[in-house]
Amino acid sequence: MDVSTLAQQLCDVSRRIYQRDWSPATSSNYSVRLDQQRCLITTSGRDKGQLQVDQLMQVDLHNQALTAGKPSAETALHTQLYRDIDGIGAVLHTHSQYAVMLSRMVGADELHIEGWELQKALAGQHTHEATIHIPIFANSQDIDLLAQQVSQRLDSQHHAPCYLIRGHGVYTWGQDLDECFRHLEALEHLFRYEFEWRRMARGDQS
Ligand SMILES: CSC[C@@H](O)[C@@H](O)C(=O)COP(=O)(O)O
Ligand SMILES: [Zn+2]
Repeated sequence: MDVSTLAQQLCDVSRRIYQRDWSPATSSNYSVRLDQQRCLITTSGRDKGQLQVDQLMQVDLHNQALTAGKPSAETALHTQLYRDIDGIGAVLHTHSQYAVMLSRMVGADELHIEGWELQKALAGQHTHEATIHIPIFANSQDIDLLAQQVSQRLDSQHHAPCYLIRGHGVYTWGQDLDECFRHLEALEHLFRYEFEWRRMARGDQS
């Protein structure tokens, strides 16, 4: 697919995500892989409800700008995933309310999800009986360090195609933009189920 078609698709997905209220107040960043060396990524500080193709730019997978613009402050979290995981074609990061709240509700450094049929919307999942392991990282303004931590942890264990950053949001990826959006949508629902379920289990009705 050519760059301009991919750029338009990314802007269309951005609007869908914004309309769901998962990317408020210029938060979030999105990218698609162009080839083994390059990706197309959102420039920093954009209103994701009105994203335009000229608000995207190309970077190489070592974070060097290839076209004009100020890349997302979290570019290194995208390029790390493209470098480390062959075959992924898109990365979406959002600040949805349930991702953010659940990440602070869980004290452990991993969220375990099981028993939900919608888990099967995640690539490679075939039964609600499986346990999905989702790493949770401490938030940091040192994005290079965070990218290193993600790389080490995703390398050492088999995980779902996503992770949470505590109090910050979710990163998810897929083989293409459609699969990545499906993951994001499923995760949003799974996070909501888990948040409400855990709150009810604690007897906290407030
Ligand atoms: C507006 S607060 C969110 C940002 O600090 C950041 O976490 C984010 O997701 C967007 O950063 P950006 O540089 O626009 O890609
Ligand atoms: Zn963010």
